Amino acid sequence: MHKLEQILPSILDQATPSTDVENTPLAEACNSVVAQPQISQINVPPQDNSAMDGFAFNYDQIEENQPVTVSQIIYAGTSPTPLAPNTAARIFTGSEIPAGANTVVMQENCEYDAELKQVIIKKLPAAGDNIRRQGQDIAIGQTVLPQGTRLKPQDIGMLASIGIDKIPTIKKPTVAIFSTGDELVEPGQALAPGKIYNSNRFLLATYLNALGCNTVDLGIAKDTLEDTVNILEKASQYDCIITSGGVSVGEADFVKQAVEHLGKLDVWKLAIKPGKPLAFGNINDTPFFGLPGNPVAVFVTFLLVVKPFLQKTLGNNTPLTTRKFQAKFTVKRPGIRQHYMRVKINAENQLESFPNQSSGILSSVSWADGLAIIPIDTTVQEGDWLDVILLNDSVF
Ligand SMILES: Nc1nc2c(c(=O)[nH]1)N[C@H]1C(S)=C(S)[C@@H](COP(=O)(O)OP(=O)(O)OC[C@H]3O[C@@H](n4cnc5c(N)ncnc54)[C@H](O)[C@@H]3O)O[C@H]1N2
Ligand code: MOO
Repeated sequence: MHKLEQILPSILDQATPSTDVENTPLAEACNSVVAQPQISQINVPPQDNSAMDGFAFNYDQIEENQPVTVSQIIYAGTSPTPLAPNTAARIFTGSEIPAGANTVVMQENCEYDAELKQVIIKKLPAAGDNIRRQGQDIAIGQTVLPQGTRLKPQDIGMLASIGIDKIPTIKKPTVAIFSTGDELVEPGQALAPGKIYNSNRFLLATYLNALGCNTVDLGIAKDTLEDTVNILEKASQYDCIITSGGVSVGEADFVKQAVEHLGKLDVWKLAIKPGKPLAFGNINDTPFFGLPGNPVAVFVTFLLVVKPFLQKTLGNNTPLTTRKFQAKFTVKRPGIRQHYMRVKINAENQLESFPNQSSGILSSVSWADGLAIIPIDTTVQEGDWLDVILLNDSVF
């Protein structure tokens, strides 16, 4: 069995960063990876504008509790004329500040007579208050996103704010996935005796989509060498192959054999729990990951091995987020594999472990805030500090 930290670098060495760039419409770019640094051509906001509904005036010319003429009304989206001396302008949130004004007072602190076109400021703000300065969000020439950023919804909004409608992104790799196992049926179908629903397919496809990959789903391979070889051969025309199940030692586990028949198997068995029988190799230079069938093993091996591989291909090397927390549980028996325990962080910031840590219990990862790492040959006492991979930060 290979230790993860010893074998991972040689697996990642086989990931080639892609240089294929495509121009993606902004609305479709979420989760894609930015291929060039994004530099703003404009200031945001483009001009000084008001942060309040109220009145704009020159602080040196106006006094509290004195009537002042309102010389113009400035609606958002219009361009004001310079402010006449010793007057105020009626102004709204987002309206441009006229030349000659340097402060805005909110209307709640004023008495306004619209007919007389007069305002009395009952309470002066500080000089310069309530003005959002030109470029205070983003300045011309500023790099708003470095190359390699995987776009989040907030990045998409920010790019729109600087007028970008298409963005150069790394062409999404197309990953072929298929499941193995005669016991599998698809959600929506009746569950006959002996069958289970195919959860790995959905787990993998959703994960790949969130990472910025396209997925081709080749369905379910029958538990025969012939069918497994046929589907693997089809899968090898894509950029990467991921299978689930059939990599252990049972008589119906044909995936390794099929890969060895068509290509090369470089790695089999990692000292991790769950995920021990993970296989890695290639078919016609297409990288192949054979994930174990147990759904939690799929989740964990994807997170630890497949995700960094695909991120390297995409030029987006975001490391997992880990933090230390104190255990509120014990582990009495030291393990021969590094254990990734499903844990929740409680109100006291301590780790509670899911009662059933078996790798078939998919509800444990849905429940968990993180994976606590228990190294090989290690026991845990209550209060021990453990490294935890935070799932909410690390997965998406
Ligand atoms: N004698 C041994 N048996 C097993 C060993 C071992 O070392 N010696 N390793 C165990 C470990 S650890 C794992 S993990 C599993 C992995 O086995 P496979 O990769 O061959 O997976 P399968 O046998 O096909 O399935 C395992 C389990 O997962 C369920 N499964 C499979 N595919 C799906 C799917 N798409 N959706 C939902 N569930 C799925 C399947 O029904 C099995 O229950 O092997 C152990 N055995
Ligand atoms: O890797 Mo297996 O998932 O340890 O059960």
